[in-house]
Amino acid sequence: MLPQRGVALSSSATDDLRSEQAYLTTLYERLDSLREQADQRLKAILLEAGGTPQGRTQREATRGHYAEQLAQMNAVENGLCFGRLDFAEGEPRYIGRLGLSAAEHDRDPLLVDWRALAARPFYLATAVSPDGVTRRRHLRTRGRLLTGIDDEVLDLEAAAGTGGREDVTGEAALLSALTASRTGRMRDIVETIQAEQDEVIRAGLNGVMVVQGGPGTGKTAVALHRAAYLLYTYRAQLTKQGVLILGPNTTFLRYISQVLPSLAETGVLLATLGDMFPGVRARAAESSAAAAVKGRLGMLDVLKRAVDDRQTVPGDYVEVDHDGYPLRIERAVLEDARAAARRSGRPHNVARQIFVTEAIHALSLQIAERIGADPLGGENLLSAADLAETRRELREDIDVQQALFDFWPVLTPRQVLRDLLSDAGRLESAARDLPAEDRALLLRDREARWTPADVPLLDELAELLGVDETLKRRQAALERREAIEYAEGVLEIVEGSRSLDFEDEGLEKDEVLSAADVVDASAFVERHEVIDTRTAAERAAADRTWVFGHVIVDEAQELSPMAWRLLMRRCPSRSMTVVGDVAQTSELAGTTGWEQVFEPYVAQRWNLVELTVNYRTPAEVMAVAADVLAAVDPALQPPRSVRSAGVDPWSLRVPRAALPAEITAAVRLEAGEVGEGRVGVLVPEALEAELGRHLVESVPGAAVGEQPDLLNQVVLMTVRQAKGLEFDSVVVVEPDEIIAESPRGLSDLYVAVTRATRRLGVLHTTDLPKVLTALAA
Ligand SMILES: Nc1ncnc2c1ncn2[C@@H]1O[C@H](COP(=O)(O)OP(=O)(O)OP(=O)(O)O)[C@@H](O)[C@H]1O
Repeated sequence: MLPQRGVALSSSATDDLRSEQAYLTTLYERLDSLREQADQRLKAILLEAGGTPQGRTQREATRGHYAEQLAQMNAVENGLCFGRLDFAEGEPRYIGRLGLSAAEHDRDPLLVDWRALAARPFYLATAVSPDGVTRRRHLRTRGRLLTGIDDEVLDLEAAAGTGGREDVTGEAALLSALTASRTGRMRDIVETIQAEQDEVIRAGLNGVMVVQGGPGTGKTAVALHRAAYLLYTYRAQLTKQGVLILGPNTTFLRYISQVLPSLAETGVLLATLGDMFPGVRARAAESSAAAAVKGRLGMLDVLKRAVDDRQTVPGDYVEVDHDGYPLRIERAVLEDARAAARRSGRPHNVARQIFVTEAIHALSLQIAERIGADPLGGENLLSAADLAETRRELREDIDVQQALFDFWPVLTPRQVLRDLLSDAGRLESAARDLPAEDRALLLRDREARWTPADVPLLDELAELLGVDETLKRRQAALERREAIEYAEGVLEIVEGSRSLDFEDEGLEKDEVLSAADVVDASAFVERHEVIDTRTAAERAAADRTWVFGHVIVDEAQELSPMAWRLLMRRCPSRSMTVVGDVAQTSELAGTTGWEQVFEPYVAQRWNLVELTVNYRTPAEVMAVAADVLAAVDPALQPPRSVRSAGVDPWSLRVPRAALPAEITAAVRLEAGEVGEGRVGVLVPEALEAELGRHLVESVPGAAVGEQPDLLNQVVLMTVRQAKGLEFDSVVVVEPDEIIAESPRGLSDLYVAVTRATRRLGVLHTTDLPKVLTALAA
């Protein structure tokens, strides 16, 4: 039996706790029973086998459905239900991470999914505009146990008396979430989403929405919750097309990767720019200056020329052996063929067909001239059929094929880019319009590994090169022929072993139908074709031309114009959520204004929303950050901190030789102060290796390196790596050097000091930079 809903407002706290616990228990019982059902169905499906291809596809879809349901139910085990709304009229409403009903099509749910419209007042109702809500209750739980209740009475008079803040909802629950120790993994915020964040999360699917907000305003959190909301609301469309979430680096992706499953979502591809060209994992580092050159739109011409430069002609002619005679392929013939192919405007590998056809045509006329010329000066003696035969022979001649291939080869993006960037001569030609110093920045070793900034170039080249469909079809036909040959082999083996079996059993072979009687090899292949069981996200990851239903970009200020071109190709519908902060841009290729990013793609048709409250960084730390921001750009306003920590940031000047030891001492002190929490040491890139080595030796378990494990209590990293992350305590080392290291060094320092959720310290060996002098006071 369900416990009675709607506890009277006047009932005692203990009664409330008891009655809410009973309700929670019922919810968990319902969850268990649904989980059991899904588990049984899944097991039954896994036991089924065989059937038609359609039947198997259907079965696969059902299996996927139950598996996803189970994953979702498992993900909400903790914090299944976290809130309740009481209304002036009608039944109270419980809000949770998942929707639950007592029976399948029950219209009156036991638990309302936080993403449903009915849950919205939980995030929006205030004493000033209560929307019928009389009370918002936050339920605090540990596992299945209720540990506490926070009530907000939405009554103007009552609110005036409590001294609560009117700009936040669920203040007690919010403050408890914000002051909790960090764990190295981001947590969801479904219990305490604030009104300005809710507007962004629930905005419609269409169009480009840019969410600009200072550090700690919840941009990442909002972006992830928006993904969950969109998948819930536009389920059919988005699970088919997938949602892409692009983040700045893999450490960051690991940091946010747990948030979505706990929001009970699949069908989302989390990727960095370096993952966006299938088959390439571009992770190598390069200078910000080199990445900036690659990120500019000027590279479009460079790449186009690099492809054009591969379409060559000989100095005068080349000679090949054809049919026992020397055949001259003249420069003029190839120039004409090249001009015709280029005129077609098709991508290089596609236009190659035109080049080959034109060249073969000209060569066949040349041969006709030689062997069909009428000695009496009349018309050429070769018929049209003879000419066609000559063309066929030319086409099939390996030497002719090779010569034409040399002048117009089939190319891959990787080949063109690798050749271009590792060959000064090719660069000199293709990048002749770039300044010599930019060309010098591009030139690198042939064996160099791919960098993230290479990826948009590879993608652009894939567009310029295209795929020759006839080659692709030929490849597919070849694969199918191989499969049929294999199937014939299988059927032959079945047939062979059958005769042996029958001989053993004394039966006539013709009396019993064999596999080969009922199915031929091609039908066999069809039946056994592999069914694609991958999710949209998995298929999208493997397909460069995949078009996403929605694209979410985090730390979007860092993307270059070339990277935006890639993303826009993946999202022709321009259904995008872009979150970032132009004051935090550290990449030279990045942007400091959103207009310049979107104007070329959607003109004025993009929406700017600003988040203004900083949930991460306490007021004391933000006061320091405000000075840095003013130096970045006096016109920029820092976000308002929602709380203060009661601890002032500190700074300490130490001798250079003592710096590693002082870092260790500071880390020990800070680790003691934050208890369970995390300590982040942010250092200049030039010192990372040295200081990292020392820290690992002196503080066991400290994480350093290219992809440090954020679950460790102490992590040392560069500011670039710390983008989007946060730590209970942050120690910034050598701020002067951080500023000097990059042309956007002040923005880097702003990022560094705003990573702290509780405490900030600065260690320096020279005078504090002017922007931090307030610290010394
Ligand atoms: N409504 C909320 N309830 C609870 N916690 C919140 C809320 N909004 C934000 N936070 C917390 O504030 C912190 C900062 O959020 P987030 O990392 O999303 O900010 P950001 O704007 O992306 O910051 P940055 O630009 O510095 O990367 C996170 O710990 C997040 O969980």
